[in-house]
Amino acid sequence: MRTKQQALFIIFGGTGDLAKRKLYPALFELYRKGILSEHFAVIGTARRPWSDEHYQTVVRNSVSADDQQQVNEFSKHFCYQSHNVNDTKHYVTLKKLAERLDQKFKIGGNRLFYLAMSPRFFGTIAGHLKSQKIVTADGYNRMIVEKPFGRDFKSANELNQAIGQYFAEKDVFRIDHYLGKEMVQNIFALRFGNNIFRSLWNSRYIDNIQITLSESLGVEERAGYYETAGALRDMVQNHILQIVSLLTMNMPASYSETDIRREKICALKALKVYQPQEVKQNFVRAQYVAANGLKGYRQEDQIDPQSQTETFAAGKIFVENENFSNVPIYIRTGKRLQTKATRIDIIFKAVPGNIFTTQQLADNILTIKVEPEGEISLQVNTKKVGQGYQLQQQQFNLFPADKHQLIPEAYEKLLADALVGDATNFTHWEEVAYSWKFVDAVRHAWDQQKAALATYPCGSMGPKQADQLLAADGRHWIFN
Ligand SMILES: NC(=O)C1=CN([C@@H]2O[C@H](COP(=O)(O)OP(=O)(O)OC[C@H]3O[C@@H](n4cnc5c(N)ncnc54)[C@H](OP(=O)(O)O)[C@@H]3O)[C@@H](O)[C@H]2O)C=CC1
Ligand SMILES: O=C1O[C@H](COP(=O)(O)O)[C@@H](O)[C@H](O)[C@H]1O
Repeated sequence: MRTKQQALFIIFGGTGDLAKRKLYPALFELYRKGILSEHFAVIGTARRPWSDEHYQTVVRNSVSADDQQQVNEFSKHFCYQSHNVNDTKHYVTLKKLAERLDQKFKIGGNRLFYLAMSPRFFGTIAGHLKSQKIVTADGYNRMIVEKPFGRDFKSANELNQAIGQYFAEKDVFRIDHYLGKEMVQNIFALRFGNNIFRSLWNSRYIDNIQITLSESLGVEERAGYYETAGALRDMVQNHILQIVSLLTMNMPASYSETDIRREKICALKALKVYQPQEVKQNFVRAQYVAANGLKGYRQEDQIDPQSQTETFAAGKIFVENENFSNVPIYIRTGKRLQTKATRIDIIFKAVPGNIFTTQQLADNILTIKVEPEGEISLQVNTKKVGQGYQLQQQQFNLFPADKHQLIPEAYEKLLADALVGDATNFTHWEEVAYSWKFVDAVRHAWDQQKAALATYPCGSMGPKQADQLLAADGRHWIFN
């Protein structure tokens, strides 16, 4: 259990969807657990003219708890400032409010600036925080920034430089909420805490890896953003490539931020960057069309009826490092698919030579289910009980030991990490940079070739082209 923390959070985008759905509930959990207690406060900022009372009601409504008294106490730590991030005058009042709350709650100068709004504002906010001296001299000053971090390498680099003028890399916490998910964090324990997996974790024993991030929801309220992003930028550049880095990085010298980041950067640097012709062979893009009573993407609110934005992307990628250079990693993600599921399947190579000549050996598959329920299982062949010698496939559940264990939300864990200055589960600039370089090559080829946009019906598992990607290699998706 972590110790009590003292901090003033200043949330830019305090009236937004992310703040209400994720940040306030996460802060409440930290309060409930005593990590935040008397010495913390939150200033929510956005343009709309809310009062403190109204803001506190919004905060209370966004958390669910049995103990209403505790929720009321929690909400008293929240104040609101109507603030346009482009208006220098507003930072003057923000500074005064921050100082007042710092004294009232005896916070000691620690500040966490959470940028939960469009990245185009990040540079101007960072500059004003410095020039208006909202950063303190007597505590830490950390900036947490949301995705998307740019829309290609060039814009991400510009953004990084804009922030970097005012905040050192060690104080910039780039959120990828998948890194806060319990089962994604479990990859480390599996790989580096068990010699049986550690020693098999290479191209000699692993045949292929499959990563699926499927969503049943459509574009929802985010048309403006999604039309300019698409599945490749929205999910592959960040969440999927982060998972790839955790699966393929070399063993770090220690479980520490510096050593882990170093190895993750190396893995992402080793991604095979495709030539345009290779993109055509190895990537599929598609868009959902009406089916099962659901609208197609082009019929959704605020979406261009001719939109070419992909809501699904699948690909075969390679990490060209010592252990993985020949292991295909199949990835796919999409909206309006059959089900919400995030899972990783590691398929091991067949036993060389089958002594059970009349029976086929099933593949050994290690499956990590990240969502909806965290689970790790291993598929093995065992003997059927009884006379003769018949084989059967069996699933061994390695996790969870306790089905009722409460798993903390990703944002709760990441905020707790940021409070203690632990950036292990945040992305370093170089990770972002190498990921964009890989994604830019795919995007560039798609744009150059006016790549075909396949379609898939809502409620399916994606276009047939994504199945063909594996079929061409004599494989199939384990998760269907
Ligand atoms: N929502 C989600 O599930 C996820 C969101 N993200 C990222 O988090 C960030 C926020 O997303 P989300 O909450 O959904 O977005 P919203 O559009 O819901 O919120 C944007 C916020 O920015 C404020 N805002 C806009 N312009 C200004 C301005 N000039 N000055 C001050 N405040 C302003 C808005 O309030 P007002 O209009 O009152 O000014 C609002 O609070 C984005 O970068 C998004 O990509 C990342 C992962 C998931
Ligand atoms: O970052 C994003 O993630 C969500 C999916 O997150 P999850 O935790 O629910 O799996 C996705 O819907 C959104 O488009 C994307 O921006």
